[in-house]
Amino acid sequence: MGAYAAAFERSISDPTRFWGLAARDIRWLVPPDRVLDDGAPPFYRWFTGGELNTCDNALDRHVEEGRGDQPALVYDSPVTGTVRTFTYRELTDLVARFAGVLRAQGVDRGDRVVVYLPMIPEAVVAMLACARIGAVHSVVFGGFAARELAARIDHARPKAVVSASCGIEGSRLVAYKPLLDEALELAAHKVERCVVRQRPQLHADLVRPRDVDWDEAVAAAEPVGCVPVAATDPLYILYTSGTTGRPKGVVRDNGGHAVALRWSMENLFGVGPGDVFWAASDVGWVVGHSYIVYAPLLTGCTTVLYEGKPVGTPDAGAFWRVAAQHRVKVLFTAPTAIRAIKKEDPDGRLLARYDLGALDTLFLAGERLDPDTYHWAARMLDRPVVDHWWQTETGWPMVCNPRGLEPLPVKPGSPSVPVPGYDVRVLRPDGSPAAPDEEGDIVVRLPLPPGTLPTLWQDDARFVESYLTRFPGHYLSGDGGRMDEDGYVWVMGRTDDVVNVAGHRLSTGVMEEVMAAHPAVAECAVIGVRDPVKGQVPRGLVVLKSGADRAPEAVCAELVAMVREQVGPVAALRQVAVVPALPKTRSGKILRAAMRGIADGRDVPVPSTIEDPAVLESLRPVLLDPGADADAPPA
Ligand SMILES: CCC(=O)SCCNC(=O)CCNC(=O)[C@H](O)C(C)(C)COP(=O)(O)OP(=O)(O)OC[C@H]1O[C@@H](n2cnc3c(N)ncnc32)[C@H](O)[C@@H]1OP(=O)(O)O
Repeated sequence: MGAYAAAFERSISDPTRFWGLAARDIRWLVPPDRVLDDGAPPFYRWFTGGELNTCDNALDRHVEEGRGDQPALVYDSPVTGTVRTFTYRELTDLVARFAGVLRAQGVDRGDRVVVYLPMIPEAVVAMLACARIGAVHSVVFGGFAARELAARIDHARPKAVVSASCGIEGSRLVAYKPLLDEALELAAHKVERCVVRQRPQLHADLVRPRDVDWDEAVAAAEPVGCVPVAATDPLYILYTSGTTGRPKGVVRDNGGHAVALRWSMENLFGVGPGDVFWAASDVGWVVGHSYIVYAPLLTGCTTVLYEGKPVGTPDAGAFWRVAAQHRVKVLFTAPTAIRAIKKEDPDGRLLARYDLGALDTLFLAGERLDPDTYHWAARMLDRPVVDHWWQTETGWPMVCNPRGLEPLPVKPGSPSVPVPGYDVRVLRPDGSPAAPDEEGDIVVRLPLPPGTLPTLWQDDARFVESYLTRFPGHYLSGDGGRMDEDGYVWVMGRTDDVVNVAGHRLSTGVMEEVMAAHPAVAECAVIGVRDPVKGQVPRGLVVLKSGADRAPEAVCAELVAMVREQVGPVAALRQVAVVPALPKTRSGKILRAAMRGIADGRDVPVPSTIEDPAVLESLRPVLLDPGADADAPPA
C-alpha cells in the first residue's frame, strides 16, 4: 500500500489516533481530553478539553523556537510600489500591540470583530490580534457593497470593526470608509468602535469618538499576550453564499483548525518550516484565511501577501515576477487567474523573463480547473500543476493530489483523490452509492475531519438543514460529480443556485432579490453561465410588469447598476435580458437548471413538471446569445 492509501485508511478507520498524532505539531497550553468528541451526532467536536492559542502557534512559538529573524510576511504591492518584509519577531510585536488596541476598545474574548480591509499587512495583523485575545474575527471581502457588509454586521454583531480608508483595485481607488459608514447606517446592530487605517492614497473622514485612527491607537497601546482559549472556541466566522440571499456564517474552531492546517502544509502542499508559500487570493476568502494567514504561519513558512492582480499590475508577468523575486516554493491561485494570464501572454513571453528556479508546484482551486488551463500551465511552467477541491465550509482541501504524502498520477480535469480524513462518497438521489463513473451528489461521510465547520454561527438548525439532512450521516457538499474506478473524484459543479464567478462564490438569490425590487420588474431569475475567463458569469432574465413603459435597455442598465451598487462589483453582473416569460414547473418553481443547461450548450432534458414547454423553447435564442453587456461598469 502506498503512503497515501495507508494514511487515508488510518484516518478513516482510526481518526482519533490519526489526528491525535497530528496534534503533536501544535503547542497546547492544556492537552485535549478527547481527540474526537462524537457524543452528540450530527455535531462533532475535535480536541475537547484542550486549550491553546492560535496566534501563539502562528507567531510567538516560532520566535521562541529561533525563527524570530526569519521573514514571516512579505507584503508585495505593485499598486503602491511597495515591497515590505516582516520577520516573525516584528509581526509578533505588531500583533501584540494591535491586540492591545482591540482590548483598549473594549474587545474581549468571544467578542466579534468585523475586518473590512484590502490586501494590506494590517489585515493579517488584525486577524491574528483577534486570535491572540480570543476574539472572533469575521473578515468581509472588499468587493462586497455596503448592504452586504451591513447584513454581516447584523448577523455577527461585532463589538468593533477594523477597516481602512481605501483599497486599490488595479488603477482604481476604492473608498472603503464611505462604504463602511453606509453599512453602519444600514445595520440595526450598533458598532461601538471602528479602527481605521488611513492609507496615503486617500484620507478618510473619521467620525469621532466612534472612529479611531489605527496609527494613533497603536502608538498608545500596550502589547498584550496570548490568552488560552478552548480548542472548540470559535476562531472566526466567515460568511459564504447560500442559495438564498442570507449568507451563512461558517464557524471555524481553534484546535481542529490549527491541527488540520498544519498537517495539510507538509502532507498536501509539500512545504515545511522556512519555505516560502504564496496564496494569490484575498484575505476575504477562505483561501486567504487558511493559506495566506494561518497555515503558512502555523508551519513557520514565509507567506506572501500580494496586493495586485494577475494582469494589469503592470502586466501578465506579475505572478512570475513575484514568485521569482521572493523565491516562492508553492504558488496557490484560482484557475481564473491563470486563464487571465494565458489570454494576455499565451506564449509565455513574459513568464520567460523570470527565474522560477525556486518554484516547485502550482496549486489551483476555487473553481473547476478545465483541462485546457491545466495543460497550458503545466507546459509553460514545466512543473507539477495540482488541482484540488474544497470549500469555505471545510477550510482546507477535501480532494487533492497529496504532493507531500505521495505524488499520484495527474488526471487533467480531476482534483485527484479524497484527502485523509474526508470519507468522500457519491450518492444517487435515493441515497444509495453511485457506481464508478456514475454522477451524483458529492458528500462526505460524518464525522468531517478537524478544521471543518462545526456549525453555522448561532444557527445549528440551519447547519443541519443545509448540510446534514439531505443524506443523513453525510455532509452535503452542494457539488455534483463522480468517482472513477481509481478513486479519483470528478467535480462537475454546483447542484444548487450558487454561482462561481472568477473563483468568487455568489448567491444568485441575492442578485434576484435586488433586481426584483426594481419598480418595472415583475419577476426575474439569475443563472450562472459559462465564461472563458471567469469560469462562470451571472446572467439575469427579467419579465417586466405589464404596462411598464420603460425601454427594456434602460431597465437592464439600471438592474446592472443596482446589483453592482447593492451586492458589489464582485458580482460582475453585466448580462441582463428582458424576456416575455420565465419557464416554471406547475407548482411555480422557476426552472433555472434547465435554462443554465441551454445557455451552456448542454443537452438538458425538459423536466416533466414543466408548466409550458414553449416558454423554455422561446428562450433558447436569448440563452444561447446574451447579446451585448447591458451596461459598462461605472469608472
Ligand atoms: C477553495 C475554496 C475557495 O473557493 S475560496 C475562494 C477562492 N477564490 C479566489 O481566490 C478568487 C480568485 N479570483 C481572483 O483573485 C480575481 O477574480 C482575479 C483573478 C485576480 C481577477 O480579479 P479582477 O480582475 O478584479 O476581477 P474580479 O471578477 O475578481 O472582480 C470583479 C470586480 O470586483 C472588483 N473587486 C474585486 N475585488 C475587490 C476588492 N477587494 N475590493 C473592491 N473591489 C473589488 C474588481 O475591481 C472588479 O471591478 P470592475 O468590475 O472591474 O470595476
